[in-house]
Amino acid sequence: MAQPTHERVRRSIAQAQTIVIKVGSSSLTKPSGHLDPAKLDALVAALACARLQGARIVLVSSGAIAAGFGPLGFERRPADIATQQACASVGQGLLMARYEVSFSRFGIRVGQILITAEDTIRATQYHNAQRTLDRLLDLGVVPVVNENDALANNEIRFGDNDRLSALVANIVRADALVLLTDVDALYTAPPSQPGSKKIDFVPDVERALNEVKVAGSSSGVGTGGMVTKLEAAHMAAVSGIPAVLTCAANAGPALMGDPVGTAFAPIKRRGSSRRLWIKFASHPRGVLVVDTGAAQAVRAGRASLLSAGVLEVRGDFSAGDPIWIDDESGKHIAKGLSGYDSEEIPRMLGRNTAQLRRFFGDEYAHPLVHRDNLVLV
Ligand SMILES: Nc1ncnc2c1ncn2[C@@H]1O[C@H](COP(=O)(O)OP(=O)(O)O)[C@@H](O)[C@H]1O
Ligand SMILES: N[C@@H](CCC(=O)OP(=O)(O)O)C(=O)O
Repeated sequence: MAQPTHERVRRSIAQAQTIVIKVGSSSLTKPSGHLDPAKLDALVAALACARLQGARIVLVSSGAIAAGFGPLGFERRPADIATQQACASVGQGLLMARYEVSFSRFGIRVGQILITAEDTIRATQYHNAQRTLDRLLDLGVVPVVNENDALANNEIRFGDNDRLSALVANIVRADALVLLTDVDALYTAPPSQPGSKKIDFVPDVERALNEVKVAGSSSGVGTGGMVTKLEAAHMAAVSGIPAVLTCAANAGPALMGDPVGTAFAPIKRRGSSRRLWIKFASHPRGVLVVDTGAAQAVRAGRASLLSAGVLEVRGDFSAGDPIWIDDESGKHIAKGLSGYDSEEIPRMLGRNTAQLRRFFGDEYAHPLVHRDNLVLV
């Protein structure tokens, strides 16, 4: 794919039909842990303008924890998971109530979608999420998406919404991803560092990942900082989706394709979001160590991992969990979703498919990791 110019990327954002907009906690809340209605209303006005001009808008909104800790009497964002989840449960309701009122000023309905990382990988949940989002968009509704913080399993939760927004962009086959935060653009280093320079256009986000110095959040209410935003822009780029990163106050100009913030060019054609999740967002729970032949087959691409080529299993995981595939020297070759529970695997090792069927039955005659659930790293 020829690399698009800065101008072309801005134009494709201006012409986007389906747009996913992600807004961070600091752009919606006060440091005291309460919603900031003025900020929220200003954002909604910009989104409503695009919606009323015919765009299909999905809003991925953080802020549940940051809007919930103040009303619950905490002075700062709590650090422990259970209290964060309680804050999210309170804050999410307050957030939606405000979005409902704010969008209704423009006659626009909102619908809440709370999603977990698992919903983006399990086929039935993925299709359910896709069908509901598509239908909401057909009905002119603005879906407001957040991670299901109150119930999310800590082992595999996103934590930030940046990477989730890139997966949602994939699910709704978006034409553009807009990441709104508390800084006006990506800088060559954290803006607090003297000498850091603003970047207007990133033609190749994979190169930028190596060259730009990024840090985590410093706002006290946000989570991922610039690290997860660059990952989201990367995920969008490899899905063929252009992205723009800027501050929430620039939402309107960004949607119109004005040269605000930082634009990221797409670098590939669209891929599957399950594979995207495995590659970028999953946290492996174990390891399968493979022999030289299996390592070669996996590295060559499009091969499933068969038990015949696996030497050892490490860790405690269930079928469907993400795992590393390592070569004998301990180097990670790929990430994948295991087809079996870790405790079932030792007796399968080194056996070919015919042996597995004969000794253990048809349900064991499958790859340990199917090629559709495997990505090279
Ligand atoms: N290279 C960089 N360029 C711009 N911002 C950066 C960079 N590295 C770190 N940051 C920080 O990332 C912060 C935004 O992330 P975060 O606080 O998680 O926002 P949000 O809540 O909107 O997701 C900025 O306030 C900034 O201080
Ligand atoms: N789902 C969480 C997101 C947490 C968070 O801080 O995200 P972000 O502000 O996007 O870095 C919430 O709504 O509080």
